[in-house]
Amino acid sequence: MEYPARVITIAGSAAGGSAGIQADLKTFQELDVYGMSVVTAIVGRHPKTNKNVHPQTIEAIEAQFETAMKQVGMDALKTGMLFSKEVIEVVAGLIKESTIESVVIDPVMVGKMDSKLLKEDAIEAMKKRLIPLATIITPNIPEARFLLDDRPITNVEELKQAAIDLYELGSKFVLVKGGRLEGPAIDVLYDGQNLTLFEAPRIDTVNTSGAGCTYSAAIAAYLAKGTTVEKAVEQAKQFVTTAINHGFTYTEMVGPTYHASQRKYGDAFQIKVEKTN
Ligand SMILES: Nc1ncnc2c1ncn2[C@@H]1O[C@H](COP(=O)(O)OP(=O)(O)OP(=O)(O)O)[C@@H](O)[C@H]1O
Ligand SMILES: Cc1ncc(COP(=O)(O)O)c(N)n1
Repeated sequence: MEYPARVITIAGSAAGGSAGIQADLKTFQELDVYGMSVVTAIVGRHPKTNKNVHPQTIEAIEAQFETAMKQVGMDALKTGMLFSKEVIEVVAGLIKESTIESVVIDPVMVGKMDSKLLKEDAIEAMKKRLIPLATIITPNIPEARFLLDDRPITNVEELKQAAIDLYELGSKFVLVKGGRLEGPAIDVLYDGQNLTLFEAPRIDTVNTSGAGCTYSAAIAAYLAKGTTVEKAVEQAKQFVTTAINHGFTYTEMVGPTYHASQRKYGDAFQIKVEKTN
C-alpha cells in the first residue's frame, strides 16, 4: 500500500468549523493527504466574558508538534493563526530545526467576522522570522497592506507590485489574493522572476468563511504530494473556487465553503493561468 503524504497545520481552532484547523483538516481529508494539527489558540466567544481568543501555552504548542513529528513525520507544513510574536518565534524555531521541504505561511491577521487573530506587535516577527522560511506566503489584500506599511491595493497592477515587493521579505514564492477586488477573482504569484495570474469567475456569495484557510491548506496538500508550486496553486484555486461555489449557511451568519463539493458534484472550475510581466 502506498501511504498518503503527510501535512501538518499550525493554526487556531475555529469553533464554527468553517475556518482555521477545522477547514484545514477537512481540506486535507478531501485531497487524500494525512492531516495533523498543532492548535495555537481556541477561537470561540465566551458567553459571559465575551472573550473570544484563548491562546494555548508555548509548552502545549511544542508538545503537539513534537508528538506529530515523532509519531508520523511531515512532508509539508502550513501555518494559519499564530496570534503572538512568542508563538511566531517558537514556530520559526520548529521549522528551522525540521527538514520539512514545503512550508506554506498564510499570514492570518483578521477573521471575516473581525476577530483579531494576530496581535499588532507580532507583524515584525512574522516578517523577519517566519516569512523568510516559507516556500510560499498567501496574504489577502488587507494582510499584504499590513506587511507593506499600509499601501493601498485597488487593482490588478497594484496586486502585481505588491507581490514583487513582498518577495523582498524572503519567501521563495508570493501569492497575493485579489478576492476583495471587483470583477473576476484574480490572484498573483511571483517567484522573483515571473508573475503568473490565476483567474476564476467571481461567485456571488457571502459564504466564504474559511476560504483563505482552505486555499492555503490545499496548496500545502498538493505540495506534499510533490506537485510544483505553480500547479499546486492552480489546483488549490480550483478546489477553493468549487468549495465557494457550493458555500452555504445554516443561520443568518456568514457560512462555510463546502469542502466536499469537488468530490460530491465534480463540477470543478477551470482556472485561467496567464504568465505576465
Ligand atoms: N466571491 C468569490 N468568488 C470566487 N473566488 C473568490 C471569492 N472570494 C474570494 N475568492 C478567492 O478565494 C480564494 C481565497 O480567498 P481569501 O478569502 O483568502 O481571500 P480574499 O477573498 O482575497 O480575502 P478575505 O479573506 O479577506 O475576504 C482566493 O483565490 C480568492 O481570490
Ligand atoms: C481560527 C481562525 N483562523 C483563521 C481564520 C481566517 O479565516 P478566513 O480563511 O476566512 O480568512 C479564522 N476566521 N479563524
